[in-house]
Formats: sequence, structure tokens, C-alpha cells
Amino acid sequence: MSKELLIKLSNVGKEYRSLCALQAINLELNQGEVLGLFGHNGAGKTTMMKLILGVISPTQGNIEVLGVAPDSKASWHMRNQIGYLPENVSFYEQLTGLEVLTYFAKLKGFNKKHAIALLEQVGVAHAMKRQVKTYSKGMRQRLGLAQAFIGQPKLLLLDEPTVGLDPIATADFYQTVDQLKSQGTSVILCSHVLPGVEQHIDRAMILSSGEMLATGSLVELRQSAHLPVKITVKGITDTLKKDPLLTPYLDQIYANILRVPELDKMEVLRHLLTIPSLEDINVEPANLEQVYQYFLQQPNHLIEQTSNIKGATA
Ligand SMILES: Nc1ncnc2c1ncn2[C@@H]1O[C@H](COP(=O)(O)OP(=O)(O)OP(=O)(O)O)[C@@H](O)[C@H]1O
Repeated sequence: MSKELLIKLSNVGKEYRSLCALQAINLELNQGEVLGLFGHNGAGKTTMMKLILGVISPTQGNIEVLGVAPDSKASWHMRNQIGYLPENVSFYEQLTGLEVLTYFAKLKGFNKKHAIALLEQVGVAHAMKRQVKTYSKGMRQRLGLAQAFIGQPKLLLLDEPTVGLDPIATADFYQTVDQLKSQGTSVILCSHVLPGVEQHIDRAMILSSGEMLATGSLVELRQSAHLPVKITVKGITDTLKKDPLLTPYLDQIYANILRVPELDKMEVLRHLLTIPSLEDINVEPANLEQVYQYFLQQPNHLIEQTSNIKGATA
């Protein structure tokens, strides 16, 4: 069965007066897909989320979300199916956590029982009768997530979802993302915290100064970046130095590390396994952080963050 296309961005651009915040972005996101959106401060991530929400309109190109232009009048019915966690979430400080969430739940047509279940899910049920002004940063963030999860939306847009969360809450959050994905929810999340994200996303998009530098699955991005696989071995350091098949891959500093292109990986591994003194082996493909660094450091994109300011003053 073909999956529903939830988001389609065609050649989308956004200018704020003379500042080009986003340019020529193309994206298709299907039902049940999770996209990680990465980029430096001011790269255009929040702008892209706001365009998808219909809070702002593109100055170039077309956007379709759940079949309609999100900034059109026709979009009102699809908003119920979207959950959004803004960056720096804030609530009415005088209300209790339960009052806040019940308020947002009712706006979406759900009741207090649903709000309580979500507060339990994000781990703030114990404080739900306390005013939000007494909440810690992490508790506010958890409340924000509960607000985004109301009604099990078809599409979730999460701007820095793990900011302020402790490691256990972060793990719980990613577990919820995995669960929602398995139930068909599509997710776009942006984060500056790259470790831990990669196993929960299907694809990544890397933005810099409003421009898309790369997009694809981590495997695809690793391949196009030609980043080597790191192989750490134990017990064969002397052999490595003498073996003509292995010496080209030896790390410049560490005598027990080989850096092997993906294409040669299997040949090298098979060869290593034939060496009787091999005690241990560890294989690490390039991680998301390394892939991200690679694309940001490409010469064409060594652009000052201010370089998306066009011409005269903003
Ligand atoms: N309302 C606005 N008016 C003028 N410029 C804006 C406006 N909103 C965003 N910008 C500019 O657009 C660019 C992209 O901003 P955006 O908030 O999308 O970046 P971001 O990738 O989300 O950054 P961060 O990681 O810091 O949250 C920045 O240069 C920002 O200053």
C-alpha cells in the first residue's frame, strides 16, 4: 500500500525584507517518516517549520501540507491533525499543568481525561495540580511535548524537543517518537544535539544560511560524503604495520585504528578475521555529527552566517 504524502515543498523560499532565510527547498515527507532538520543558529529551521504550519507564507515556491496550502483558508481542518512544539515553549504561568493541557486539549476537541493520560506519559502527572510558574525548565518542556502530542497528530513538528530534558526524559521522548512513527505519525524535528538522534530518524536535511546542503538517509549521506568506517582492532598492531592490504588504511596517529572507505570495508574485515592473533574488533561507521561537520565544511558552504543578507540593510 502506498504511503500518504503529507508534506510537499517545491522550490520554497522565504525572504524577510532583504534577508533570505530560506531558498530553493524541496522536500517530500510521507506518512510515518521522521525527518531530522539540522543547521547552525539562523540556518532557517524554524522558518521552515513556520512555513509548514502556515504561520508565515513563502515568498517563492509552493507548499502543500495534508493536501492544502497551509497558509490558505482551506487549511483550518488540517490544523487539528498537526502537533507543534515551538522553540522556547511558554505557557500561562498562573494555570496548573493540568489546566494548561486541558485547555489545549479542548481546543483540539479532546477532554481532560486525554490531558491527564498525556501528563502521565511525559512524567509530569505528579505536578499537574501545581502552577506552571513552579515548574522547572525540563518540566515545562515535558508539558510542551504533552501539548504537541494531543490527539495523536498525523504530523508532528518539534523545534528543539530535547532542550532541558534529562537523559531519561530524552530517552522516553525518543521512545514516544518511535511509537508514534510506528502508528503512522510523520515527524520533523530539529535539534542541535546530534548524538542520540540518528537511530530515530529516517532522513536528515542539513541547512546552512537558508540553503539545503544535503538531504537523505544517514547511509546515503555517509556515502555521498565518502566518510570512512573506523575499525579498531586489538592484538594485531604489529601485523597491521607489515600487511600491505591493511597499511594504506592505518590511522596516522593510532596504531590500532584503520580508516576504511565503505566500499573496501567487507574486504578488510574478511582479511582481518583471518589473522589468528586478532583478539577484538570494533566497527564504527561515521556518525551524524561527523556527517554534519563534513557537509558544513565543504568549501562552497564556508559562508558566514550573515551571508544570507542580500544587498542592502535588512
Ligand atoms: N520575523 C523575522 N524577521 C526578520 N528576520 C527573521 C525573522 N525570523 C527569522 N529571521 C531570520 O531568518 C534567519 C533564519 O532564522 P530561523 O529562526 O529560521 O533559524 P534557525 O535555524 O531556527 O535558528 P536557531 O537554531 O537559532 O533557532 C535568521 O537569520 C533570522 O534572523
